Amino acid sequence: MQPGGKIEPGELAVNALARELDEEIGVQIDTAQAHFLGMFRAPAANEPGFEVRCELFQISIDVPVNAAAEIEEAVWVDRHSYAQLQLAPLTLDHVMPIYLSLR
Ligand SMILES: Nc1nc2c([nH]c(=O)n2[C@@H]2O[C@H](COP(=O)(O)OP(=O)(O)OP(=O)(O)O)[C@@H](O)[C@H]2O)c(=O)[nH]1
Repeated sequence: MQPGGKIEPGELAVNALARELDEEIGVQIDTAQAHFLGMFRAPAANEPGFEVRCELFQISIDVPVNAAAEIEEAVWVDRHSYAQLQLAPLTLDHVMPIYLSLR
């Protein structure tokens, strides 16, 4: 699944993105560079019976990613490796098709 998390009351989605990227993978972004891709929903991974609704953004970075906070591991996924991974429904059904169409 993608780094991210719940939007706090009164917070803009793009600011929640910046906060979560910093907390979870130690990456600081310029929110002006985040490209909004749309709103999506899918069955929540690890929470049977619940749905995740997300605002999805695309960013480009050239800095190292370090799993932090409650994140156990961070890996880069590409068009060749994703089929071998166990991916959350949101990633498989929405994020990967967008990613594959961008390249
Ligand atoms: N962040 C994130 N959560 C996802 C993705 N796909 C997916 O099903 N989820 C599910 O969405 C639900 C909420 O995710 P979350 O990141 O807000 O969870 P959390 O409560 O730990 O977030 P927090 O960082 O706001 O405290 C969880 O059931 C999580 O498994 C994804 O790509 N990214």
